[in-house]
Amino acid sequence: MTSPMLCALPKFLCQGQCLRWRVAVRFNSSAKSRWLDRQKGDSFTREAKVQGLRSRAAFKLMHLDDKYHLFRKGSSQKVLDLGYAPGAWSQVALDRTGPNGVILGVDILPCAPPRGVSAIQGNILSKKTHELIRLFFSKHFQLYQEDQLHKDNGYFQHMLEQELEGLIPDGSKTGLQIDRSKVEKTPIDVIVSDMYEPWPQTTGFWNNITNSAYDRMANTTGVAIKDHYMSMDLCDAALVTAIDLMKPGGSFVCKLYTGKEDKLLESRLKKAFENVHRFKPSASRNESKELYFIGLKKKHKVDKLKVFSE
Ligand SMILES: C[S@@+](CC[C@H](N)C(=O)[O-])C[C@H]1O[C@@H](n2cnc3c(N)ncnc32)[C@H](O)[C@@H]1O
Repeated sequence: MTSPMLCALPKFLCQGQCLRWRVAVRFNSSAKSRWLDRQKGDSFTREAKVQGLRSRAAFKLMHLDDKYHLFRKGSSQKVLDLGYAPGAWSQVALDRTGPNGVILGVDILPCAPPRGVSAIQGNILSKKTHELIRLFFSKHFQLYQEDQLHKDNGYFQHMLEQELEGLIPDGSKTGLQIDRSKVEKTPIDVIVSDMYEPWPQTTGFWNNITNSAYDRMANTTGVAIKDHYMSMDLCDAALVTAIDLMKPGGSFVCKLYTGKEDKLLESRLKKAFENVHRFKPSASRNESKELYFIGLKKKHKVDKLKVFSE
């Protein structure tokens, strides 16, 4: 492990900006070692290892599915896993819809998805990400392949969000040949969102970029009110995705750190789904404020403005 002694400057001069100091601080943090100790003694963590699952979070989705029957084995359900990295929920979705299910993970951090799962690195708050999800499920392009769309447009990476809005209908701006009538507006059957803090990257990964996503993310702070409001934003983003991209009748799960606005989220969900439930799976630690909201049977006509106006 890098030692603070390697830094040429005293800490008060480099003001903690020096990478070496930051490395030392990150890896020596007592919070991290507490996290590692807790993981070692945890039966779900051990079981996840035995079953080849990427994290203990898998058991939370299993419990949710056992209770609310989100997935149908052998169906061709299209499942969107928001905040999929490192990929345990996607593994469960794949297993429980297999062999015909189609699973797409979206995460703001780069991460190789589990075998059989496709993935997009993107921010769910961006319209570009929504459009890519829609195109993927409409089979308009294959991720990871050298398709024409990618060659010509780099998956829209160079475009502004406003440009994207005008892009799809006629393709005139860029010459994109997308037949809008073949793009399903609401292709998805199930959306699950476990979005919040990135998983602690302990092995096989070295994040050595100046503008580190990890530092900019909504990491759990331990300050309940902050975690609550930040997770509320991500739940709203997941709900907007469900309203815009999910089939009527579809199912939805999102994680919230509980607090003052639980009821507000619940009332929004009730405007979009026939049945709404709260559930804390047994794999969710007692001391954690996390709670899952489940929306079943998406309503036929959902007016986004009405959902978000009180
Ligand atoms: C707790 S982890 C998810 C664990 C995952 N369910 C599993 O089973 O492996 C939360 C993830 O949400 C992602 N995330 C947070 N904000 C996001 C955003 N705005 N768009 C996409 N992903 C986001 C983080 O990068 C992180 O990987």
